[in-house]
Amino acid sequence: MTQAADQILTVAQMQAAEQALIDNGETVESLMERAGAGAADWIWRLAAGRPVTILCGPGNNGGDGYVIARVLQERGLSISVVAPMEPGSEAAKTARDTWGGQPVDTAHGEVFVDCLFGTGQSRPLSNELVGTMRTLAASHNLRVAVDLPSGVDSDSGALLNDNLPEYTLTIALGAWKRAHWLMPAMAVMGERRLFDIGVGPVEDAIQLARRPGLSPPDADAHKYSRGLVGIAGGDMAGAGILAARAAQHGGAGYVKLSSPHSHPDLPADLVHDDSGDIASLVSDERMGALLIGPGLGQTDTARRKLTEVLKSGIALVLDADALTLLRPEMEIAFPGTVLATPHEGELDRLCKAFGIVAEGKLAKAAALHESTGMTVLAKGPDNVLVGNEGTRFFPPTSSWLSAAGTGDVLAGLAASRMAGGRSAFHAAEEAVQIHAEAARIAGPAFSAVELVNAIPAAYAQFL
Ligand SMILES: NC(=O)C1=CN([C@@H]2O[C@H](COP(=O)(O)OP(=O)(O)OC[C@H]3O[C@@H](n4cnc5c(N)ncnc54)[C@H](OP(=O)(O)O)[C@@H]3O)[C@@H](O)[C@H]2O)[C@@H](O)CC1
Ligand SMILES: Nc1ncnc2c1ncn2[C@@H]1O[C@H](COP(=O)(O)OP(=O)(O)O)[C@@H](O)[C@H]1O
Ligand SMILES: [K+]
Repeated sequence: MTQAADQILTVAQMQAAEQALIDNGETVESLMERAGAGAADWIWRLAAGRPVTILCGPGNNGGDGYVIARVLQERGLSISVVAPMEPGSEAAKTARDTWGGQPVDTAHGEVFVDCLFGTGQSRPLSNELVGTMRTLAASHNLRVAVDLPSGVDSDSGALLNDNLPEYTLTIALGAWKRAHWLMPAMAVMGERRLFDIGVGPVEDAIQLARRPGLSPPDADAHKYSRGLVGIAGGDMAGAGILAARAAQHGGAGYVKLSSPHSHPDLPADLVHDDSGDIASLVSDERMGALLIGPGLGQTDTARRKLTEVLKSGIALVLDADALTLLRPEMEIAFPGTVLATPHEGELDRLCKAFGIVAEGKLAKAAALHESTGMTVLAKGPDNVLVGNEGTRFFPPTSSWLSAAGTGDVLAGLAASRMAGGRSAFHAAEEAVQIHAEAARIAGPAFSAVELVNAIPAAYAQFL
């Protein structure tokens, strides 16, 4: 069921949703009034009595700016409006006339409000407009983008200009847009808030991931009922151990690491099969999910292991080397129960191997899902999850995750959730958020081992 508050719309979907409201008796003016007043409330709180400068563009985003100017002025704030372009739309003209003030050439204040362009941004800004924005942004301590920062492409999250300002707060109007959750735009938005103007649920909209609701093991749980995870390791022991550790903390009752190496740091509570015999791992009927890739290597033996695992019919997480080795001719028994977790480079390699030509992370992940039937989690600073259940975006997480081994931790977590009975899609949805919470708890400059150690505390946040 689509949740209106969590839906993420394209410009076309947003326009259709606004049209549906208008067909139901609203007008562009009444929607603008509601949107502008809602944004003004947030800006009022942020400004706390300090002067506000509003940059208004020619379209309805500029119209929102004139509504904000009027509402805040009526509440007694000192407001300056900078308007390098005349209002073009009827609603924006009405909003400016109702405000009734005189724009100024430039202003210094405490809060800068960007109402230059929103979803109607159709091309890069002129150098002159970028200069105006930068000057205003630099002379105000707090910066608010209304709906979207100007210069951002709403559907792709691309920045259409260099040297755009960074914001303290971005207030999405009516619904989230894709750019609110996609890099590089996501990184300049600061805090994000959504103001509801009555937009209803839109069919097939991308959703923001739901906060996981985890539970403790059932009263009569035993180690197998909680889930048995197998990790098919290979040449590099460390990555497999990290993933196995994460799987132990991710809810599974039993984790078995199959790798032909012993390692001085092998935990005593991890079951280790040093024969590395893949046939015995996949023949274990209690196996709830199997992870292959971290530390696997790219040798012929690794390829043979992958081929066997793909045929096993066990729910799988494919990461790292397994993604590099995967080829269209390899038979996957049940692609619907397979989760692939590529980072950007692995996603590109997979697309090449599967003959996919697509632009951008979302299109690549969607095409890979379509072509293989696997659920695809395209990782990075922004995470995009595509599966039979739909598409999910995620809130930004700690940039300290950019450390070697954190992907192995995520893969182990996802396998653990799958062994516990989640679908590939929901396992990934939960794993990304447990991982993000562990990163928050681990604080700055953590290593992958410290991230693993923070998982139980992260898990507790969702109980
Ligand atoms: N519709 C509704 O019911 C509601 C909408 N709401 C608000 O409206 C916003 C969308 O409004 P919008 O569609 O008018 O687009 P907006 O972003 O203001 O810009 C369009 C104008 O900019 C121009 N332009 C574009 N790029 C340019 C460039 N680089 N350099 C120069 N010019 C450029 C473009 O010109 P054109 O491309 O036609 O030449 C056009 O004139 C939305 O984000 C939300 O804030 C809310 O009030 C709630 C109700
Ligand atoms: N700048 C960043 N901000 C937030 N998360 C990041 C960032 N860079 C990487 N990550 C996350 O860290 C993990 C890195 O995974 P991956 O690249 O596979 O690393 P490795 O193979 O070394 O384990 C992924 O979960 C990814 O989403
Ligand atoms: K804006």
